[in-house]
Amino acid sequence: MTTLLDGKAFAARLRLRVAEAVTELTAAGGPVPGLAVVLVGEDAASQVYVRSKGRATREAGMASFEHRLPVDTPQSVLMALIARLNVDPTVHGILVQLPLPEQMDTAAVIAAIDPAKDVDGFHISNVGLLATGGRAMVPCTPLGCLMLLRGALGSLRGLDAVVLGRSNIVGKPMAQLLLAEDCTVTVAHSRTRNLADLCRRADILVAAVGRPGMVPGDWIKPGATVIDVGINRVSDGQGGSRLVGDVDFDTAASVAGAITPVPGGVGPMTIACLLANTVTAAARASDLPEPAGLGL
Ligand SMILES: Nc1nc2c(c(=O)[nH]1)N[C@@H](CN(C=O)c1ccc(C(=O)N[C@@H](CCC(=O)O)C(=O)O)cc1)CN2
Ligand SMILES: [Mg+2]
Repeated sequence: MTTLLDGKAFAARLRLRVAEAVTELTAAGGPVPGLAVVLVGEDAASQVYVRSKGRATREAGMASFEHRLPVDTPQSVLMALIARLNVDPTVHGILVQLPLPEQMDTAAVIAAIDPAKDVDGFHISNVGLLATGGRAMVPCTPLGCLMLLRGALGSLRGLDAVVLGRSNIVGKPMAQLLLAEDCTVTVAHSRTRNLADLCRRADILVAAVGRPGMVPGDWIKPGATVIDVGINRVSDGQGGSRLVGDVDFDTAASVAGAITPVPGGVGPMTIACLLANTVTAAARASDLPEPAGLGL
């Protein structure tokens, strides 16, 4: 029997916990957590994500600040906005929606965010803290994947994990998180040899390559836990489109012990973890204890 890892339901529970934590924090004399989301340009998917983030933030009882800038905004204007948000005491989390337009130097923009407000966990200070076991802001998508894995498996100790993909946003931080759980971690990518054989040895397979249906069922060890981070829009063959993951769900579901669907798997966890990170950032900013149940 394969277990479907229902990220949508898990995320709904986490969002309830976030709302409770907001109440606890304010009752303890802390601030109402505030999240500023910056969107540059009009990418259709990014607009949907930014709207969802704003709605979810408000539903959790937090303050949402949305900043929309035109696609041709000079980088200096974005930097000036970030500088203002960095010193705004009502803003505890800052998120710049990615991808940014071409004229922007993404690394420089991320580096301009105060690491304490970097609720995406992309700033090199947080990357370094995560790698060295410090008190990092943990990137939302890998954090959500880890929560789903812990929910499915309990302890991950000693398990063989393969992370497919080496992005700064998902693959690399995912590998760090799994290492910290005492997994034996392999990071595979487009140049990896014998990918199928490698994947077949994995007790945990995290696919984050952005290639629709790339992982077929016969790459999966029977009983393995499969986390599909891919969100790929493909033609539905009838003039419309549908979302699929990096894993070929139909063939994988009969082999895996547990698997996330797309949609409704990792995606909703990303936004729930963003809310959780924002509460954590607000608690840290006011030197109050971090509410339990929001992070690692
Ligand atoms: N600054 C950031 N930019 C981006 C991030 C990020 O974490 N920080 N991640 C992605 C996009 N993303 C959030 O920003 C995101 C993607 C997908 C989902 C989600 O819930 N997906 C649904 C399906 C939604 C649909 O129908 O299109 C699902 O998988 O069920 C949430 C957030 C890139 N940019
Ligand atoms: Mg690659």
